[in-house]
Formats: sequence, C-alpha cells, structure tokens
Amino acid sequence: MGRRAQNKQGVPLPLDQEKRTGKVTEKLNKQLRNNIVKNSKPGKSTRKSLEDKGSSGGSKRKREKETDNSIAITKSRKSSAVLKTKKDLFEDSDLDQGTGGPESGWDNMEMASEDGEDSDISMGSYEGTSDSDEDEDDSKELAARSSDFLFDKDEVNSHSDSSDEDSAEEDSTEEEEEEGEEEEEEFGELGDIEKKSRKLEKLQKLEATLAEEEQRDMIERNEQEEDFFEFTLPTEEDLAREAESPPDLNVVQQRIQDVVHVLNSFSQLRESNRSRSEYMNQLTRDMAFYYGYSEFLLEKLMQLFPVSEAIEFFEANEVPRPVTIRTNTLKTRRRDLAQALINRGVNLDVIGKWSKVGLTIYDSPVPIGATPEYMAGHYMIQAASSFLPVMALSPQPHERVLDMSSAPGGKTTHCAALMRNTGVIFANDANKEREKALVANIHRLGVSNAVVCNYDGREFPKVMGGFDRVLLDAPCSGTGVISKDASVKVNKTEQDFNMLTHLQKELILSAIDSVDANSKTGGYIVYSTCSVTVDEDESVVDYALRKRPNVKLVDTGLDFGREGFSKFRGKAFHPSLSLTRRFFAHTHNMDGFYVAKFKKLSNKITSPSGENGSTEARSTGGEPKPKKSKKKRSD
Ligand SMILES: C[S@@+](CC[C@H](N)C(=O)[O-])C[C@H]1O[C@@H](n2cnc3c(N)ncnc32)[C@H](O)[C@@H]1O
Repeated sequence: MGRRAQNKQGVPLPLDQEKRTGKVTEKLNKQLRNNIVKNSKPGKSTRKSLEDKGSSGGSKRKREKETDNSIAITKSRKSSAVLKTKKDLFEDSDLDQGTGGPESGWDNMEMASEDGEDSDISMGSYEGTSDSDEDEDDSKELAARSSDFLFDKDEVNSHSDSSDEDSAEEDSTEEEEEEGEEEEEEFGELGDIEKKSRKLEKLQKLEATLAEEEQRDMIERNEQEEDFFEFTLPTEEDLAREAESPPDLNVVQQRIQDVVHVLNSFSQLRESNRSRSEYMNQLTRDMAFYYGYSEFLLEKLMQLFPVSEAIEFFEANEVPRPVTIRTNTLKTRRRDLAQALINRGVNLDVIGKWSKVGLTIYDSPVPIGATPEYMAGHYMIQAASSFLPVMALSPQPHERVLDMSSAPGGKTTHCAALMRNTGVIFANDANKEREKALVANIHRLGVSNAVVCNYDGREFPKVMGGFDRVLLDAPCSGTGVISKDASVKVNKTEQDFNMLTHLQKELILSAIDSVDANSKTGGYIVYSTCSVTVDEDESVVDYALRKRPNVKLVDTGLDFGREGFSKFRGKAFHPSLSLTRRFFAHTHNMDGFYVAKFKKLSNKITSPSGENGSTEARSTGGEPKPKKSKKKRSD
C-alpha cells in the first residue's frame, strides 16, 4: 500500500485535479459559465484568485492585484452586455430554478460527472465518458431550457414588464431597447413558429458567444498564471532537511504537481540551470514515495506514458476495479443469472456492450462467492480484462485447444463454454498446487471437455502438438493488477523481470510450436499478460516474430484497447505490433492487460534469413523438435 493510501491524516487531493486541459478544463469552463451567468455584474470579477492556490513545495504563484482586477473588470464588463441579454431571455421563465450559486454549480458538475460514469458502465462503454456524451447532455439541457422558455407564453409576455422594474436593466443600451421594441412588433406580425425559432436561434447565438468569450478568458487566465508561476527544484540540502522531519505528503504532492507543470511547459518554466532529467529525477523520487513504489518500478512504468497520464495511471492503481462475473453459459443464460441475483438483492448491471456474458456487481447483501448460483457453477468471479484473451482466441466447438498456463481456470472454463463442452481442452499448468483450484472450477462449472495436465509449458511440444488453438496466459509480474496486489509495487526487482521475460520468451515459442498451421478451423495462438511493461509484452511478441517467421500477428478482434507499441524508447519493433492491444485501468476501468494474436502460416520454421528450416515443429504431433538457431541474439 502506498503512503498515499496509508495517510490517515486527511487524504491529499487527486494529483490531476489541477489539470489544465481535456475534460477538466471543459468542466471548469462550464462552471465558469455557470458562475458568470449567476454572478456577473459589471465591475465584479468572477474569476477565482490564483492566490487561493497553495504555495508550498518551492512554488510561488504571484498575482499583481491591480493589473488583475482591471483585467477582470474589463472582461466582466465585456461579458455583461451579452450576459444581460441572456439574462433577459431566461430571467422570467423559471430557468434559474435549481441551479443555485457558484457552489451549486460545482455540485451540479460533480453530479453530472458521476452520472456520466454510471451511465458509462450501464451503457457498456469502457472508453470513459466521451466528450460528445457530455455535449449531448448539455444540448439536451439547453433544449429543455429553451423549450420551457419558448413554450411558456405568459412568462415570455411578462418578461418586458419585469425587466422594466429591474434597475440594472435600466442601464441597458438604447439599441437593446430598440431591439426589444422591434421584436415585439415582429412578434405581432409573425406566426408562433417563426417567433419561437427566432428566439431559439438567438439563444443559440448567445450561447456560442458566451462560450467563445469564456474560452478566451480561460486561455488568458492560464497564460497569466504561467507568467506568475515560479518553481525552484529543492537543493540537496533542502531534501536532506526534509528527510529529517516527518514526511509531509502535501508538500510532496504539491511538488509533484509543480514539476509536472514545469515539464509540460519546459522551455518557459524551467530554471535555466536545471536539466529535464533533474526534474524527472525529482518527480520519480517524489512519486515513488507518494505512491509507495520502488524507484526502479516507478521509473519503468513512468516510461509508458506522458507525465500527466502517468499520474492518472498511478492514481487508478490506488482504486479497486469493479467486481465482475462471467455467466457460465454451459449452465445458464446471463438474463436468468441476473434475475436470480437481483432476487437476492444484488445490485448489478451488464458489463458492457463488448461482452454478452459479463455482469458488474455494484453491491451485494451476500458474499458473491457464496451464493447458491455460485455454488451451482452459474458464474465465475472474473476480472473483466480476463475475458479478453479468450474472446481473442475464439475457440470453436469440436476443436483441440491447449491452455498452456491455465490455473485456476478462469480462461479454461470460458473456452469450454465457447466450445459448448465439445472437442477437447488440455488445461495445463506447471504448478500442481494451483491446479487444485483449476480442477475445482472445472467441476463446479460443469466442464466435461477438459484434460488437466501438469507440465512445464516449455516442454509441451515434446509431449504433444497439433492443436487448433493455443492460449498462453503467461506468468508475469502483475503490474496490471497493482490495485489487487499492492506488493508488486516493491517486490519486483530487475532480476525478477529478467527471469520472467526469459521464461515468457521460451513459453511463447513453445505455444507457437504446439499449433497446427494446417488446422481447418484455427491455427491461432493468443499471448496475454496482466502486466503492462513493454519487456513482458511487445518485446516478447517481437522476439517470437523474429524467432518464428512462420507466424504473423493478426487483429485480436477486440474493438477497443490501445494499440501496442511498434517502437519504444528508441527500440523499433515489427510494425505489426500495433495489432496487439493494451488495456489500462485509467482508460478502460479494467485491470491492466495485454493481448496479442498470431496466425501460424506454416509448420516449417523458416530461419530469420528466409531459408527453410530443415525441421518441422511438433505442431502436427510427433515431428522432431526445431533446431536451435545458431545465430546469437542479444535478447
Ligand atoms: C496468469 S496465471 C494463469 C491464469 C489462468 N490462465 C486463468 O485464467 O485462471 C499464470 C500461470 O502460469 C503458471 N506457470 C508458471 N510457469 C509455468 C510454466 N513454465 N509452464 C506452465 N505454466 C506455468 C503459473 O503456475 C500460473 O498459474
């Protein structure tokens, strides 16, 4: 558990709270707009003072009040003409009801965000709330407001009276009054529909103007903020002093934010005598401390993302993923299972459009691993990400399938369900202890087409071959499941990674050699890990492509997930690596996962130089083992 999670004296704010781009900015814009609509009066600044922000951790955000006020006043005045007209439009039509002041503006925003997340899950999108969803919500709200406004005739008619009474309205320009008179005349002449559509058009124009105005204001505000932002990296002495006193997470958190800010606008905000690597070193040190990782692992994981995204990644690892279950279609249908669980008071929803068998469990009055339905084998408690390799493998009825590292059997039993208990699955694992759970699950779920075996996967081609499909859900470091097992943060050394990747490379060649390229229905291999490191993912797959030119990567068939790296930190992989898929907690709300799918083209191993190898793999069963490549490789 990281210090961030351990800290009991007040939880620091999420580090991305001050993000200046993307959705947060958009939300901020919305809030600003709300505040301005509610509060804007000529001469009153609606902007939050920058001085409100913390200045610990070596940063200073100064503001020259006079300059700022004058800008604020000018801006506020500039907006007021527009706002006033908008106010006219809304004032007497009850449109303000329920929107409250600036604080409730924040409240509304938070609620909208939560709703977005909920509907995200219930609608099955794992891509997060899209901007267009938010836009759609906004436009619905606007349409609702507009239609209230347009169709409440009495309110519209009383509008001019009440505006006369409003002293602030007396300041309105003559043009505005003239426009109002003209409007009344026109209203007398034009039909209802035309009148309404003109009003709506006007409303839309005002909205657009307001949005533009606030966008400009936001940009200007950010620029000013940067002008007054100062951050100095702590010296060795500062750090030594800091180390002597009890750790203050708030100081570290603030420094992380500041360093990220500097790195994002490096040429503008850096100290001239400091290099990027000095900032990166401080960031690594602080983040490792803050989230409780070894510096070695933190650095490795940091390399996967731009710095701001890395923070989202580490934050997501502090939050548990939703509990998910997979319906065992050998015994029941998802609809019936959901109904049975709902009858027990379980609060659930479908997992997403991408799966027809998954359910997300929000809460349950009974342990979800002890219901009668669980005991009867109607479902498997399984992470959403674990569905993916089996979906990619797509085993067919009557095929011969090998699950090379199968315990405790989540994927074996899924394969059996897709094969409708026909054909045969060899459920292998090198660990006999873990196979107890595999056997128990096979029995509980009613799988009758599995043969459990206990070989080192590297030896499998010597035992048998000729499979239509092979799944290698490889042993890995588990960097994708840190939210479940936080010990990974500190217990994986460089040596562990070296040993693991070596094993993974041997296993992947074995998996390839176990498949029959001439299979009428298959000839596929899926490689997956619950780790996000390139060493265990793309590097292993690229190695396999080089060592076995008789396979090629194909589309995984998964219609979401991020493309695998085809180059990484100066290292070029085969371009087809982009066909592989990466999944992350912070982007897909599921455990970190990697999936690659190969098609075997020939049972002959062609040497990397393009010559035909003299041997065939054991892929058709019984053939000699492929000769070892004489060429020495660095990996
Ligand atoms: C990620 S887990 C597999 C999870 C499993 N596929 C499931 O869905 O339930 C990796 C497995 O690889 C097994 N393993 C480790 N080394 C192995 C080897 N040399 N050959 C075969 N299996 C191995 C481990 O015992 C572990 O059960």
